[in-house]
Amino acid sequence: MAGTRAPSQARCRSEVRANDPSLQEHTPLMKQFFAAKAEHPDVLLFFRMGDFYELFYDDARKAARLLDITLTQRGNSAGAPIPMAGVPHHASEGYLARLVALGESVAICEQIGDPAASKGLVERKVVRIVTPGTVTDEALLQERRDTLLMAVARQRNGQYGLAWADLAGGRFLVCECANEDTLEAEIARLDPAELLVPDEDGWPAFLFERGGVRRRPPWLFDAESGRRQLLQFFGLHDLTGFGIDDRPLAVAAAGALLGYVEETQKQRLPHLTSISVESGDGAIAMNAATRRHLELDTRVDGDTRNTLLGVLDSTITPMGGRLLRRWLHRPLRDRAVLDERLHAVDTLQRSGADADLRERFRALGDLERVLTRIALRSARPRDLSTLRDGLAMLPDVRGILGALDSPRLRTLHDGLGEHAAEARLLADALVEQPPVLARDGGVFADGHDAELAELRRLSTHADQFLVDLEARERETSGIPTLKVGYNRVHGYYIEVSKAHAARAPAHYTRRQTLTNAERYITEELKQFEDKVLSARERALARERLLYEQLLDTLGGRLEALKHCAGALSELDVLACFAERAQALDWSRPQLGAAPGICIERGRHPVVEAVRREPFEPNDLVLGDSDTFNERRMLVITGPNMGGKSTYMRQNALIVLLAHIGSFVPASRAVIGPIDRILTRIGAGDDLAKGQSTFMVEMAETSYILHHATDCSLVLMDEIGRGTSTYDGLALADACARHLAQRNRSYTLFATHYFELTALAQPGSGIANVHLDAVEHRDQQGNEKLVFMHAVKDGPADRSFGLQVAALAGLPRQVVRDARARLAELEQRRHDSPASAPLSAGTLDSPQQIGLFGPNSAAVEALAGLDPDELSPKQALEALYRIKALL
Ligand SMILES: Nc1ncnc2c1ncn2[C@@H]1O[C@H](COP(=O)(O)OP(=O)(O)OP(=O)(O)O)[C@@H](O)[C@H]1O
Repeated sequence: MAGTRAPSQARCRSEVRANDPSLQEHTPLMKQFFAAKAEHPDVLLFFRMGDFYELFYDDARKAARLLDITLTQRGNSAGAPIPMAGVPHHASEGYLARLVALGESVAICEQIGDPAASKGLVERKVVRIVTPGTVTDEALLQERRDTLLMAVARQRNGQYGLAWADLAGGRFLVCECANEDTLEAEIARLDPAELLVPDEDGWPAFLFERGGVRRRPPWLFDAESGRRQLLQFFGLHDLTGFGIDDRPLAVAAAGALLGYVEETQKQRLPHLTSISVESGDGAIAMNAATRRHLELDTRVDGDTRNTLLGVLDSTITPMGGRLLRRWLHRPLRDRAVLDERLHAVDTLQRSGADADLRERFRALGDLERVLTRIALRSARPRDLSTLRDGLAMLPDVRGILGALDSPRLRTLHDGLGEHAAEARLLADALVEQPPVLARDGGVFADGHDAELAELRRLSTHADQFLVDLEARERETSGIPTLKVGYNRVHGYYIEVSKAHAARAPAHYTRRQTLTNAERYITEELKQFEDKVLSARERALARERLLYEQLLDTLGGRLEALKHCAGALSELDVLACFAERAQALDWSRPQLGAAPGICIERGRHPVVEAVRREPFEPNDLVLGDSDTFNERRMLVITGPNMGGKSTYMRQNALIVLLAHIGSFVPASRAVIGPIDRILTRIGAGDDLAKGQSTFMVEMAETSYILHHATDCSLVLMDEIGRGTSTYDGLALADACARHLAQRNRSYTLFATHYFELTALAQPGSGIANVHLDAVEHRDQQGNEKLVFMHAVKDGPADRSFGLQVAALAGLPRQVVRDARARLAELEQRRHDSPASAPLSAGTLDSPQQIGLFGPNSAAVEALAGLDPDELSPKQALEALYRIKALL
């Protein structure tokens, strides 16, 4: 799309040149098209012609392909047929939605002049450009997901400034990223629909792996002009109030973003009233891999069902749903905020007020986006009735909150405001069920405006007036066949048959003579005609004016109404948390000041939700002090399918849920300060990136080793599996040691390398836990494997690899052969332990002699030394010798 520099236009122009270098030979209409296209070369041009938007040349070919519409030809211009495709104006929204979803942008070129009034060609102008990141129309947006436009500025020292806007929600934010890793994590978190970058070389590859990148001239990302642009946009003298004065990179990105918004929207954006700074320190950091592995809102296979958000989101309103998604992707570190949220959820749940609120919210709708459309003056009548119904419900919501004792709920109560005047205005103004479009009238209630009522009375009572007039004229003229009629050319008339024409009163003026009748007009009928014929148009015009006035009035209260919508969104999320806690039997976590994590009877929220059988709860204790058993790393062993991954992830999800202010699936959870959640789970080849499974595994591991701190929660699932056994084991061992001794993170380390269980030495901070399975024969004599799913102290003693393979349906013969081979390997190891080759099958026993066993040459050499006998030089030489043996 955009980022790839306009091949479409390049071809379109060359096509013109090939056909007619002078351009002068084109028809006037096509000249008009080329002029508009020249200004918008990078995007599809919807060129309004009557009831259609037409596309020409390469735009037509592309649209025909993307939208599956017919590619036709439109006469000739400059001696060649013009390829053309079109979409009906009234159905254009659906086509635009599809194009935008495909990452395309569309310039809308409208007829500006009145085709009836203009002589020759009607004037046309591009009125706005619809782009994936700037859409605000309801039909082009996803209900429960923010649509973000983002701009990135950078400095030579590797720092980045980020600005992003949610135009449909009226949010504008910035942050700065110290390095490329943070930039990648932020882009993964925010997932913008459109990303503006300076058109330069040297951008990290991950930027272009996602769609929606648009290159812009580098000079647009200048801090000083960005500053000027922001000052002008917000009508300010300095930016101190926004806290971005000393953040030139963020300002540069914000300026570039604003420039693009103004260029594409071509209108004022009064709903963007401020910029907020989001600081990285305020949130628990999660990189792109962690978000993917934890399947927060999308599964690794791209499915959005059976994810944490899927289980958690019972919000009623779309704006609540969007806020929850935002919270989930940005767990907070500020415990004061989290405690307030948890207290609010507790209060709602205990009092049962969550159900009352949720009942009210069913009538609420998407106030946040409605307010944006009011600000942009694109609100439809139903938007206004949504606002009316929402405001009408406020007293109830305030009443429910007023009775509750919770600091956050009190703040939200105050944030709601009353808005009684607006509520009354809308209740008086609108009919109960307004029409879809304002254009057709019928939006305003009868009692709202006297002039409108009179105009409506005129048009609706016209029929009766005519019936009365006819009767009256028949009587006074004595002509029984006289009738009153109407036609489009002559308007209203009194028709008298030829036979009675002589008796027509003198004040009748002849209008038209037919074969059998004469048609007349009278002064009274003429006046009526003037009044009635225009009454409908005037009523419509009056409604348009009233509509504009209503939007003006509401536009003036936008800030307070936005606050109200924000408070309602948050209440929706908190009530959702309360409902989920009740429905799923979750409990309130304690966010302690002491380092450590203690979870009792924790469950995996998604696995529990999808499993028919009961979920086996498990505990977790990690931390330095006695309370936490002085352990920072658990080496988790156990059979395939035993539940190792589930256990690791459930603990990460519980920690994450606690940090968005939700209750958690555990009977008790005490969680000390956490700065990051980092995961290395499973692996798939990233063929798109040209990376093998092992390369991805190592890249992710490397990220963790570089970033994990003693406040980080780290999940490592079967690291080293992607390479040969010795290499894998050696790497897994070294990483585990590094994490335990250097990073000192809270680490869950699942492995099939039993050698690693030897790491759990007293004082090492490392402990073993395992999951188990038991074999038994069922009544038919078939062997069965039952997974216990309970996490127990100590290392596992078997892996059950072959049994799990049999369960998975591996051909019996293969399983039999594998068993025979395993027996052979075990026999060989038994006969000659030191030389036994290390293989996956022989790694089953914790007692086996491994790579780091006591027989290693290095240990032997070490054992032969007497440190008291060595000079410092000899000691150093010995150290070099031993190191060479490793
Ligand atoms: N605590 C539990 N209670 C009930 N069922 C569980 C539990 N833990 C896991 N399971 C079930 O067992 C299945 C396998 O779990 P999981 O993938 O965590 O095993 P694993 O030990 O990581 O396996 P592998 O080593 O093959 O990757 C899960 O899909 C889930 O259905």
